[in-house]
Amino acid sequence: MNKKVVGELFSLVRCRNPLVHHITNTVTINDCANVTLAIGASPVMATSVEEVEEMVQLANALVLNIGTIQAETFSAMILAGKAANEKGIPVIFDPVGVGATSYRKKIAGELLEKVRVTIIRGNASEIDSLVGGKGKTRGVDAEDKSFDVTQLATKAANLFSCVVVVSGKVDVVSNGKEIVQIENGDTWLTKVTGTGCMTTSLIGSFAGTTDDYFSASIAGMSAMSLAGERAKKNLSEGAGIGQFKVKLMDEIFHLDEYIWGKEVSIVES
Ligand SMILES: Nc1ncnc2c1ncn2[C@@H]1O[C@H](COP(=O)(O)OP(=O)(O)O)[C@@H](O)[C@H]1O
Ligand SMILES: Cc1ncsc1CCOP(=O)(O)O
Ligand SMILES: [Mg+2]
Repeated sequence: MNKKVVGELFSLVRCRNPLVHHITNTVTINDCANVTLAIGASPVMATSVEEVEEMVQLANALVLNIGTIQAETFSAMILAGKAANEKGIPVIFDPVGVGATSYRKKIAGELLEKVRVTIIRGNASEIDSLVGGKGKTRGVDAEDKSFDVTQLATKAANLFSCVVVVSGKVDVVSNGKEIVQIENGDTWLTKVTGTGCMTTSLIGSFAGTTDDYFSASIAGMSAMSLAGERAKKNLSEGAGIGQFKVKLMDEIFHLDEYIWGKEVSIVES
């Protein structure tokens, strides 16, 4: 990892303003659109089978998130994913709650078979489920905290030939050879729904900026964890989770190469 290259992506994303096409869930869709704007990219949420292939032609990255997946939306994901592969733009996959039901497991497997995915971002339970582990989730949240996350990320990266990001107390990014661990974060990030989905949107924003997808993944993942840490530190006394969420968005909006370079805590192995 080249820290300077990753840091420079914070200016580059605002300069290039990539269009990030999302096919995502109905719970966090608005937050994903706003976080994409906050980091300097542009979101478009288009889910209809009639238009997704055309929309991909305008996009610089495609984010696929199965949080509230339905059959029709899944068909749109496959059409959009194939169009993105043909166009050569990155596909970023968020397998929300994949271990929770057999339907989610089935469609996630089918998506990974039919679409060449560039980056996968999930919590440890979700990534474990994708690689065939028991991957227990409670709804959409990680349940078992006892994973060897670096091994898991590398196994998944090799299995799917892509960059894998496993978020958690410590976030891990692996391309199968290199691994980085991001130590920033705050437990309050787990008390706001959508911080995982928004992380995937941030990764999509950076992946639409550069074809160095390992660096893009590190930038997106660390942006959320560092912004969460700063939001918690800078909250006024007595503030709760509502103000934290607003502050989180502000911190992402204000994050730049200088703050990131000074405060990000990354360990390479
Ligand atoms: N125990 C924790 N301590 C600090 N930060 C955490 C913890 N668990 C998750 N996070 C952070 O919360 C954000 C969302 O990650 P996560 O909760 O794993 O995603 P998801 O919402 O998809 O399950 C990330 O920035 C991650 O680093
Ligand atoms: C609660 C919930 N249920 C279906 S999708 C969703 C949002 C999940 O968001 P995240 O994984 O970022 O917490
Ligand atoms: Mg999630």
